[in-house]
Order: sequence, then C-alpha cells, then structure tokens
Amino acid sequence: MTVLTHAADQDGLGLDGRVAVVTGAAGGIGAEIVAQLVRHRAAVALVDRDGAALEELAERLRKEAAADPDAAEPRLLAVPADVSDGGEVAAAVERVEEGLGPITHLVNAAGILRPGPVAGLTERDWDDTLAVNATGVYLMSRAVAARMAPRGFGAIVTVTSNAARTARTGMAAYAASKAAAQAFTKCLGLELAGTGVRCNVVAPGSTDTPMLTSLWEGEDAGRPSIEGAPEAYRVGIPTGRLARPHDVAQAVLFLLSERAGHITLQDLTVDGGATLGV
Ligand SMILES: NC(=O)C1=CN([C@@H]2O[C@H](COP(=O)(O)OP(=O)(O)OC[C@H]3O[C@@H](n4cnc5c(N)ncnc54)[C@H](O)[C@@H]3O)[C@@H](O)[C@H]2O)C=CC1
Ligand SMILES: O=C(O)c1cccc(O)c1O
Repeated sequence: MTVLTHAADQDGLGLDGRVAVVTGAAGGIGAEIVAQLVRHRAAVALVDRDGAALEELAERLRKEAAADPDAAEPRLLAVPADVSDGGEVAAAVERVEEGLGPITHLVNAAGILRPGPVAGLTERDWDDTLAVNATGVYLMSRAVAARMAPRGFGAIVTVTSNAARTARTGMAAYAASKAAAQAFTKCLGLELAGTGVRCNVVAPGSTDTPMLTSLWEGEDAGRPSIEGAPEAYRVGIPTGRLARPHDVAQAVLFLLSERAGHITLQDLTVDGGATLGV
C-alpha cells in the first residue's frame, strides 16, 4: 500500500508526505505542532472548534511558506469540529481522508481548563472538562485508529499534562480528565501494538500559552487568578522557565516520527524537571 512506503525520508523523521490530524490546532501548543509538521512537509488537517482561528492559522502558514524560497507550499485543511461530539468527529475524519488522503498521524491537543477548588466545582464544569479532555481523546483516537490499524501504520500522540500525576490545587477535574486520557492512550497503544500503530503521551508542565496566561490575567470572570504569576510559577520549575510551545511540539514530533519507530505506550514529561525535581 503506497501509504506505507511513499514518504521521502530527507530528515530522518519520515513525516514528509504523511497526513497528520492535529486537534486543538488553533491553540498555543496545537498551532506550533502544526507549524513543525508543515516544516517537515506533512499534510496537516487542522481540527478545532474555533473555525475562524483555524482559517487565520492556515493563512499565516501559507504566507510564511510563500516568503521562504526553501519551503514547499503547505498542504493544509481546516476542519472545524468539536472533539467531544462523536458525529462531528466521524464527519471530520471522513473529510480529512477525502481532502488529504489516508491519515497516518494524530495529535490529540484540544483541551480545556476550568480551574477552581472542588467545593465550587459544578457538575457542568466536571462534565465539560471530561467531555473534551477525555471523551474527545477517546472519540478521535478510536475513529482514526480504525483506519490506521488495517493499513498497518500510524502514530498517535496525546497531549496530557503533568497535572495527571501530580496533585494540583484547583485542578481536580482537569487532572482527572488528563489521567483518563493518559490511561486510555496507553491501553489503546497496547491493543494496537501488533498492528504497526504506535500510541504515546506527552505530558507538558506550565507552558506559555493562552490556557496558562488567562489564569494569571483572571480573564475568566469569577475564576481565581494566580498571585505573583508568572514569577510564582517559575519557582517550582528546576530549569527556571516555563515550557514554550516549541519545547512541547519538539517532543510530540519526535514521538510521531520514525525516530521513535519502536517506541509505544510511553509517557514523556516536558516540564523542566518540575514533576521529579525537588
Ligand atoms: N498551557 C499549559 O500550561 C499546558 C497545556 N496542556 C495541554 O496542552 C493542550 C493544548 O493547550 P494550550 O495550547 O496550552 O491551550 P489553548 O487554550 O491555547 O488551546 C486549546 C485549543 O483547544 C481547542 N478546543 C477546546 N475545546 C475543544 C473541543 N471541544 N473541540 C475542538 N477543539 C477544542 C480550543 O479552541 C483551543 O484552540 C491542552 O490539551 C492542554 O490541556 C498541558 C499542560 C500544560
Ligand atoms: O502546570 C501548569 O501550570 C498547568 C497549567 C495549565 C494547564 C496544565 O496542564 C498545567 O500543567
């Protein structure tokens, strides 16, 4: 089958000519993953519930490529969809394969965070958080894996959080949803291990994106903001800085790539040592 053999391997990553789906593509981390995939000449389907932001991102990447004499014209497809809706996920996957060809790579990066202590955590916040961060990963991975497995090739990376394994104040629903996504991705990886489809997890720590900075700015009315941030955050990070979307995307690209060809069921933390350093 051509999908298994046609990718040129100019840089050892084996992403050239592949077809990747990135959820949460309009977000800080998702957009950087898309940009790096484009740089490695993968065709990319941009999935997010914010359709306008997807169009803007696609336009920006096309302009950047046009201004770079060494860059090929990017193959991009904006596919607005809510990952927590099974019907929308099925339709999105169908659209991607019609528009770009057989999906070979999936990154689950869509996510929401509704911070606050459990005492004030509403059922709505709990349900919404689990719906996007856990059910969304299950729905998208199941739909894509059903296509990858019979073709005998594929790689899935789910972006969780170091909050999945470290108790964090004000993050109970979020941490639970990320722990669920992490366990699900590894179990799926085990089921698929004999098919040539690899499934891994990247768990970032505090990363400089709107999800984090909106906490500090107290943008969500009525939600707690963090006093003294971002300085307060740096204190707990041995490397002395927040992760950048670039740091997280590098780890994701590695696990998607042929350099990680025998790596599956792994869980890579990208948090400057925050989880393990004392
Ligand atoms: N920023 C941080 O400090 C950290 C972020 N993460 C995780 O990284 C991933 C990316 O987060 P960021 O880029 O920082 O956040 P972000 O808020 O910039 O991006 C998240 C994106 O997901 C999209 N999204 C939300 N719900 C969706 C749904 N139901 N369907 C489709 N798209 C949806 C949003 O529209 C947004 O574009 C998330 O899963 C997040 O939980 C993990 C650890 C740390
Ligand atoms: O570590 C964090 O600060 C953090 C913030 C927002 C979202 C996360 O997943 C985090 O791990």
